[in-house]
Amino acid sequence: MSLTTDHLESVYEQVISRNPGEDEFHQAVREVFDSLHPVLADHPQYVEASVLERICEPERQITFRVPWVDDDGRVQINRGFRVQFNSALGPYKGGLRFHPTVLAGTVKFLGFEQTFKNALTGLPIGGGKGGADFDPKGRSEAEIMRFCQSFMTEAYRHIGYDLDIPAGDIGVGGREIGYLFGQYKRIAGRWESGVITGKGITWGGSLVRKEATGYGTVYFTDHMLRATGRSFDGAKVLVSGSGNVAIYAIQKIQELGGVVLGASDSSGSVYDPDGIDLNLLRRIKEAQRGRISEYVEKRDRAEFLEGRNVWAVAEKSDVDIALPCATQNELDADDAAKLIKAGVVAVAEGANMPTTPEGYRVLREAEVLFGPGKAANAGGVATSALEMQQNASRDTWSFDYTDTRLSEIMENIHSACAETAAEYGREGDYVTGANITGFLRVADAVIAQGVI
Ligand SMILES: NC(=O)C1=CN([C@@H]2O[C@H](COP(=O)(O)OP(=O)(O)OC[C@H]3O[C@@H](n4cnc5c(N)ncnc54)[C@H](O)[C@@H]3O)[C@@H](O)[C@H]2O)C=CC1
Ligand SMILES: O=C(O)CCC(=O)C(=O)O
Repeated sequence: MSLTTDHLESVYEQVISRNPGEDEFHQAVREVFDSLHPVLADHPQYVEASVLERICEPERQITFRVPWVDDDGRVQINRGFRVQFNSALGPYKGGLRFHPTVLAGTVKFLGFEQTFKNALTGLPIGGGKGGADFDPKGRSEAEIMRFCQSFMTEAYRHIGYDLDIPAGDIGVGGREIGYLFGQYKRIAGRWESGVITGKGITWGGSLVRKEATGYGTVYFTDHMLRATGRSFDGAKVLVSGSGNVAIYAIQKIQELGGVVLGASDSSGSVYDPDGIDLNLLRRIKEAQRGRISEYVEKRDRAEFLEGRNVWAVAEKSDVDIALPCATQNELDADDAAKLIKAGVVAVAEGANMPTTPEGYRVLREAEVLFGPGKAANAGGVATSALEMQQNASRDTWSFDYTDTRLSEIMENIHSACAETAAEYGREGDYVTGANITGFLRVADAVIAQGVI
């Protein structure tokens, strides 16, 4: 083994022993390390300055009790988290996830990914992430509000517009951001709009933030397609999920002439050979917070695939493009094989780490274009940073101006990843390009700021 490989493996072993049982965090670190061999071989200063060790250890991890009273008057206790991973490039920035599966390791993997994603945006934001093991499903409005207020009552003391700026993620959308911001304002006793992003448009939010992750993923994918002489026009597309990222990815794909044949939620998937009716899907998922099975009741030829993920649609139809936009590890080797058999040419991750390492290997071997989440879904956090810019200048930008900024940022991320990949002899390998570009930006700032 070379010295570089020895170093990467020994730091990786350290990550595993220091963070036992946190498999998703190990997976996220492994994926970045697998790209770094040539960089460390060329630049021994990163090894000498222990940069790998430093970027794998969060600067601060906060775990706290979230007590609240349910509608039956019973006391409920959840666990809240905020991981302030890396502030080399700016204040910690990243979403909050409310989902029953959230553990310390979940938030840690997301914070690690966020650090490099935020670096790729080229904007001055460090990496952080948070959340709670709270299940919003089946909870009343009043319960959601009480939970958010209790969460913020502790989170309040750890965040700030120059310190750490949360936003949404799974289970945290506009409604929850409203309750969280309201409680922050009440405790602080002042209006500090830059403390959280994803706010409502009339109270400090940015146009396009709601659409940004989905739109950005499609902009990134469109650049990958165009680089190989393809486009969305007429393409058959599968999108997993039916939440914030999925809905606006579908909207943009349809605007670009693509036909979305399937979407999903945690209960199953729908296959609509006539193309997803987005108004209907939004009515069910956004307005009524219903289950995706209701979709097929209103569409003649649509089928509900109970308990199956959306990649099962590839058993019924050709597929050109797949965008996993739901959750981590939702596209494995079998799913990848199914997509390849159906003719897939591009996969881009709207979600964070939705492809398993084996799934990625199968896609790579078949030379499927692959946009990793930290590049492809960076449009959400980038537009959060644009929201912070508007808050700082007490300004509001138009939809078109903000969307143009988003689209330029996604174009820059695409070209930075493509150029870095080519520079390291890996043309078209966006995983290597994203990991190396993000790493170099963070690593140089870490070294410049000394041992802190
Ligand atoms: N909201 C944002 O701005 C950003 C979100 N992301 C990532 O995108 C993904 C989706 O997030 P959002 O759309 O914001 O959340 P959301 O809460 O609006 O929607 C999540 C969707 O995923 C589905 N889902 C969750 N677990 C599932 C499972 N096990 N199987 C099938 N479907 C499942 C849900 O039913 C829902 O449709 C997450 O990985 C998140 O970390 C990434 C960048 C920014
Ligand atoms: O907008 C943000 O600050 C964070 C978005 C997010 O959580 C993500 O990029 O995964």
